[in-house]
Amino acid sequence: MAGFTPEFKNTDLIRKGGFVNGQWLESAPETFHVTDPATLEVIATLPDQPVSVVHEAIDGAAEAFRSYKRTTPKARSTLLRNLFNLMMENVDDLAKIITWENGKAFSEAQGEVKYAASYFEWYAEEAVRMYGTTIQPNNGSNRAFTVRQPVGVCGIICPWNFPSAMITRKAGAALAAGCTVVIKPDSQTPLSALALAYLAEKAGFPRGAFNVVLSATRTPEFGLVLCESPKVKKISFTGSTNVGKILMKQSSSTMKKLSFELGGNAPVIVFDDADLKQAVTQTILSKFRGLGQTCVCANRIYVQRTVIDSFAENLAEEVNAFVIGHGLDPKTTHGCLINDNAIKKVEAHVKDALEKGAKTVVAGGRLPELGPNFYAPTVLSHVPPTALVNKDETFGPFCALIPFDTLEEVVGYANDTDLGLASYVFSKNIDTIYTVAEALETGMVSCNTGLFSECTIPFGGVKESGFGREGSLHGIEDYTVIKTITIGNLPTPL
Ligand SMILES: NC(=O)c1ccc[n+]([C@@H]2O[C@H](COP(=O)([O-])OP(=O)(O)OC[C@H]3O[C@@H](n4cnc5c(N)ncnc54)[C@H](O)[C@@H]3O)[C@@H](O)[C@H]2O)c1
Ligand SMILES: O=CCCC(=O)O
Repeated sequence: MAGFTPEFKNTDLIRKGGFVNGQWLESAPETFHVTDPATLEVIATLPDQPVSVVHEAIDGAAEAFRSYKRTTPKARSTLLRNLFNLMMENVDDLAKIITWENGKAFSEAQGEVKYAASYFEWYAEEAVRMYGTTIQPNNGSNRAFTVRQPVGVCGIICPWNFPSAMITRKAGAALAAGCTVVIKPDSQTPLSALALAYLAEKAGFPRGAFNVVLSATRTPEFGLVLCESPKVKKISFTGSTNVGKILMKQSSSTMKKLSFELGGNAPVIVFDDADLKQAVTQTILSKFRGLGQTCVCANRIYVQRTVIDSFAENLAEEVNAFVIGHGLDPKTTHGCLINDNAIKKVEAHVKDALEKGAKTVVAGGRLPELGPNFYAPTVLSHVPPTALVNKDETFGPFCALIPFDTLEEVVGYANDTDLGLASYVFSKNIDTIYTVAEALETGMVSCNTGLFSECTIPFGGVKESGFGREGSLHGIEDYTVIKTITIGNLPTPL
């Protein structure tokens, strides 16, 4: 496919180096390429920084923390508000960067920028609401109260699927609480992180408060340094459960506070009393957000046997209307996948389901005429509950429809996994909705809608999908520690 080269209004957003202790570090003995996944054209060459740079960033962040933690909540709120405003002034440029490095359609990328910015706005408002408690201890001559204090320097490790939003919902909470941050973006999508660092500098964050370090070849070493450094007090990670387990082990030597947003395997449950058209449209929104590369994407779609064929037919009609193409092409509704491994995983799940007796509804498959990472969605129906997709997150455009008969049976299927991030239920019967929502072992249950993510709600999982909550009134808590102050031996009350 011919490349689409974006034109930027604000070319300063395109950075050429990491951002460490207030300095843009553009040179390093080694470099790595960032490519447009739609064309494999090189779009940037960045320094593949040595591990010493992570130490520099941590030192800078630790030094900045000494004064930043003493800023007033109001002052931090103003900085976050500035950053929100700057993101909103640059929505289209930031969205072009996301599309260019990640491949998602431009309209989706615009949505991501607004979603990402909303976390800075939200935390500008939450920064001033870090309340403590007052306590009357059992000892009558003591009084106690608690204050929330920032935990310290935070190491933030992010994936490529939301190059901007996965950073902002961590960094927003951290900076609101009074922490400083060292961010390691995925090397496939570092440009969005660097644009955020540029805007954070413009917003007025002090030197050392916001750092971005870069590497394509030394990611595990960067992770190890962040996890083992005694100066880093918290690791916040979004990514796979496997990497989460490595980081958790590595962090044990320093007893770090951790927040982990890990893999999902979201079930969708459609009962026969659902508004079927609504259920189809909303399932599609969930399944094909980021072309299936979202941790809360529908992975297994359980449809009551009585309606599975009409559900499949309606779904096929909507899926066949997708326009797959380069994300920067205005006609495109859905872009490409991040890389060939992502496609191979889709193919493996499709092959397995077909071998186990699934029926083809939309064949889908690779679209080599568009580029190496393009894949048209596959929809299979009557997928057996034994198929791989039931157990393993596809993270791509394979829509697996699995029949069920009873509520008890489907809740059993839904919970038969080590993961527990999001789930979806469609029914017009409030008893059904409530019973199933309570029984599902996931951190988030979305009823009669396929899109629920926003800054106002607590986002996070249970089981091996991780722990900690991002966004909402709870998000900031993860970046603070509670200190109890007791005043003792007070005189007898008057
Ligand atoms: N729960 C959530 O909020 C959420 C959000 C997005 C993605 N995810 C999950 O992430 C996975 C897809 O993303 P991915 O393939 O990029 O995940 P991944 O775990 O391979 O990578 C995530 C990040 O960790 C880095 N990384 C990899 N190995 C590392 C190591 N040893 N030390 C330190 N950093 C390391 C990567 O470079 C990347 O930046 C899926 O499982 C998806 O469900 C979860
Ligand atoms: O991929 C994970 C994050 C998706 C979301 O925030 O809705």
